Amino acid sequence: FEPITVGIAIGAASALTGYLSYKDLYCRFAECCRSERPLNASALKQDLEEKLFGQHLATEVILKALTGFKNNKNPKKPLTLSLHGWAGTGKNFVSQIVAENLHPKGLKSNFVHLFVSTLHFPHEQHIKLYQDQLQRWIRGNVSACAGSVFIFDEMDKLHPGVIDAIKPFLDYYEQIDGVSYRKAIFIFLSNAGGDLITKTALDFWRAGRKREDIQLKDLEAVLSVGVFNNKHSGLWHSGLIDRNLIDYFIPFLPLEYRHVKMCVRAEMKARGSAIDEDIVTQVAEEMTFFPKDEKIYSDKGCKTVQSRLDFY
Ligand SMILES: Nc1ncnc2c1ncn2[C@@H]1O[C@H](COP(=O)(O)OP(=O)(O)OP(=O)(O)O)[C@@H](O)[C@H]1O
Repeated sequence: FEPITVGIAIGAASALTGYLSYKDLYCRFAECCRSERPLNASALKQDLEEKLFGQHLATEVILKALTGFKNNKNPKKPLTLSLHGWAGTGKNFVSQIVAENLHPKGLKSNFVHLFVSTLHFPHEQHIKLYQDQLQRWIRGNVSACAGSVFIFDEMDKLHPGVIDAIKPFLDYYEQIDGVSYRKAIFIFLSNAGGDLITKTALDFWRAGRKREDIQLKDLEAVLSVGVFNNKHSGLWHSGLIDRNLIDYFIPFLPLEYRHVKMCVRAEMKARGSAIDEDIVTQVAEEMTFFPKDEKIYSDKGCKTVQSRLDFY
């Protein structure tokens, strides 16, 4: 090698390392988007397995969906997940885990956006305004960070007109007005289909079969009748389903007494207190369970565990 070439190579390398370390340093203090950063699939798996109780199907599908999407350098459309299930079964909780694994600041990240239908889009007469605002918001944020995450809670209460406003972004377009939405992630949460998921879980229980033996295919047919063909479920009206814009339907099973106990223990641990099994039992027993005769599933899932624990 001649000295000049080597010199240029070293110069280029140091300039590059200088740039990289400057960027690293910058990102240590300010939040950087880093859409290209690979997903740490084992960290996500560990988070889901350790923190999310009683949801073997959701754990499996979410892991598969996210690793597949993030490993794909050239996705043809944004990833759209639709989470269904009874109240307090972990839909918001899982969205938070997913958000944290994509952007370390989780729900506090500038690249993660949570919308709650009854809070952000409450008035039917303002639909036009919501549509414009939402489209501008999504466009602005995806332009700033291709890997932005948008979470829509209470999807079953969202006016179909508002869903219509996001529909173009979920489709297979390469670009819309110069912006590509293909690396973004949309997560929809709803209670639609919760009763049918519960019914399937109950049928398994009554037949003496294990909850963990419930497979996705056992629920797909049920969900397709209950959610896809149910004209009151919001999702149907929106045409999101007929146009195949939802990549994964993710069922959340109703939580049992033992899962509620696990939630109490997790909450005690999070508060830094020692785990007192007497209190765990007392809190779990204060919850109400259904159906009336068998009393298997908590009607609020783990939702009120935190506030109940405050009494002890
Ligand atoms: N499966 C679960 N595993 C561990 N913790 C859970 C689970 N489900 C619920 N929790 C706990 O209960 C809290 C409330 O649950 P979450 O908000 O996720 O319910 P949800 O399914 O979104 O309910 P809703 O449909 O009413 O919005 C969570 O913050 C979490 O602490």
